[in-house]
Amino acid sequence: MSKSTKIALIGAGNMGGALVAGWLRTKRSGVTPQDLIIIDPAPSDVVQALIEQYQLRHVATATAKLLAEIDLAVLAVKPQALEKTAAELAPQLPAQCAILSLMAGITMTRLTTLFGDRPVVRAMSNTAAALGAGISVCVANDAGSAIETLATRLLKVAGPVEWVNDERLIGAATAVSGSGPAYVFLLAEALAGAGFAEGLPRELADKLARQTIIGAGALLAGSDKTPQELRRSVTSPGGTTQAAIDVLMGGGGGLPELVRQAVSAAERRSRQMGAEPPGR
Ligand SMILES: NC(=O)C1=CN([C@@H]2O[C@H](COP(=O)(O)OP(=O)(O)OC[C@H]3O[C@@H](n4cnc5c(N)ncnc54)[C@H](OP(=O)(O)O)[C@@H]3O)[C@@H](O)[C@H]2O)C=CC1
Ligand SMILES: O=C(O)[C@@H]1CCC=N1
Repeated sequence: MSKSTKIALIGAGNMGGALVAGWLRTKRSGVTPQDLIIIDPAPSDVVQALIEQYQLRHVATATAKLLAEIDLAVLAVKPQALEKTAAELAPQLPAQCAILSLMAGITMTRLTTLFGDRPVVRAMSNTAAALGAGISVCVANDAGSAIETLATRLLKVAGPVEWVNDERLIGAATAVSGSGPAYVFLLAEALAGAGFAEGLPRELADKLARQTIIGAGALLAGSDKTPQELRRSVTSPGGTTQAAIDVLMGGGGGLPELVRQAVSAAERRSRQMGAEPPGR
């Protein structure tokens, strides 16, 4: 496909909005405002602002006339909205139109059942995509290999892009990096709460927790050391960190075991979502 690929974004919320913002911000995405159609009855505030800033075409529901020129439909609705979205969209999508699905759990088989045999790429990103600090893991069906270069270019604005051959790994990636930011935000909440419980003023506890996670992220980003090495560099023998780590690593496997179980639950849920009948 050429640089002037016409793209319809179906669902302009957190995830769709993060990608569109990146496309319009970054020239190397190859996406111009004229290439884009936003399809969503109620786009997020971020996308609404982009629609106004770039004079993007926007409709609540797709029409056959509008979709006739589309080369790529980017699916970014919630899995629960998929059946309704497919009923509106599938009969009108041109035969040559490819699909890039950002949806968790929804398998290639389900996508081709709903939308017909066509090139499909499934990608799992995360909301840090909005800052170009996400990461995407992708898989293509046989026909989808024709749009791998295009998908990589579009997703690269969101952060690194990895490809796998085994679709089942998308569920594992969803559980690690798709949902992962929420685990880190929970840690920030818990750290702030613990600081408050130790007597810090609420605002200072929140600030310390937030900046600590930002700083730790910056160290991960800027260092060649492994997370384990970085942790050890904070942990003086017999010191305060060691006392805390003993608690976090203790009792029944501690935090690593809890994270293992959490990621396993997310992966399992992703498989259930793929198997669920419409509307669940
Ligand atoms: N949020 C995240 O961290 C991540 C999300 N994902 C995946 O991205 C997808 C979207 O998630 P997220 O962005 O959080 O969801 P949002 O609810 O923020 O965005 C979805 C948007 O789609 C709109 N919508 C619903 N039905 C239709 C329709 N028939 N046609 C067009 N638009 C429609 C919604 O409108 P309304 O609100 O009015 O229903 C909403 O604006 C999901 O499938 C999720 O699995 C993947 C990785 C990370
Ligand atoms: O919670 C979810 O289902 C989506 C997929 C990954 C992050 N959010």
